[in-house]
Amino acid sequence: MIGKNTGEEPERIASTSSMETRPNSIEDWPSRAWNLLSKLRDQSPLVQCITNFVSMDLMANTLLSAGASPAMIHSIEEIPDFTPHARSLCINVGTLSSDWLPAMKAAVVLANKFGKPWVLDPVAAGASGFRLNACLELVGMKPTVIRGNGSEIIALFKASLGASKGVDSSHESTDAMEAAKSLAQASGAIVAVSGAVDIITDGNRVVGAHNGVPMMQKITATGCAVTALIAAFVAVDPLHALEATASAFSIFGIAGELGMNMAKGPASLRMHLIDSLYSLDQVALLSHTKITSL
Ligand SMILES: Nc1ncnc2c1ncn2[C@@H]1O[C@H](COP(=O)(O)OP(=O)(O)OP(=O)(O)O)[C@@H](O)[C@H]1O
Ligand SMILES: Cc1ncsc1CCO
Ligand SMILES: [Mg+2]
Repeated sequence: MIGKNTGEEPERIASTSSMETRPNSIEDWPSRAWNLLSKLRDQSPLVQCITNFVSMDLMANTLLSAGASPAMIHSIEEIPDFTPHARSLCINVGTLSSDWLPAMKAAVVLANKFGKPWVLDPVAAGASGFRLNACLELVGMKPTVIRGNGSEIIALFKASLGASKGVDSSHESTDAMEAAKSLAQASGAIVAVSGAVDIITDGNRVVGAHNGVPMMQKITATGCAVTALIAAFVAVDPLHALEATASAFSIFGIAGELGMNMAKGPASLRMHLIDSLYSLDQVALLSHTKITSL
């Protein structure tokens, strides 16, 4: 059952509520991840997503199965009324066109004005000058988190068109480690690079999330979906964006691992990943979470 305390837990301090496990230290990642997921399920934060046409379905279903409330609202006319009510904002440039960019910026201005965290997914940042410039402008508007694949983070760091194939990465996440640290220092954002090991940095500290399965790369928009999940996690813990980001990655990866046990290929993994995220319980989460300092 969702959010239910279902079994044995590792050593912990007596908690303030029956749902809550309190981390013994900053390094008690499994307890931290469980607390955040429980909070997300309790609060069901409204997450506004201005995202690409490919990702809308998987992103909304990922947010719903995790316990958040997604709204794919992107019309510039609606942003003044709607954005102030969202708990966080997810901006994704995957199918960017010139008429969408003003809506993205207007939503970001309002998120910043009302102190809401927002997350940028710079899809294929190095694919064209228009896209790169748009991403760089958005980076300059102070995102809470930037989440991309290795090639995207390198393109942003170098501010140059890249040798990537398009939306897919031609780099390992670890190739982008130094770029991620520099980008975090320059932008003030938490920078997160997805891959076999997901890397999360504030420019000084670097953390790795080691969950997930390679087949997740064969489902379009899993990266977009985990970016939206990060937006939901920072909505419930905006003051600890690095920890929220690492927890979101790990939990999405665990859902992939559990889903893979039932899947026959990418299409059934997509379904089983969503189901596994929905039913993820404390025992499975605590035993599978793999987050380390790098
Ligand atoms: N080799 C791998 N092993 C385990 N998990 C992986 C691997 N590669 C990617 N993942 C996971 O798959 C998800 C998507 O990451 P990926 O780097 O493919 O994003 P992306 O390129 O932005 O995808 P998209 O643009 O299709 O949304 C992340 O949650 C990541 O942790
Ligand atoms: C395939 C694709 N093309 C533009 S956005 C997108 C979804 C994955 O990023
Ligand atoms: Mg992507």
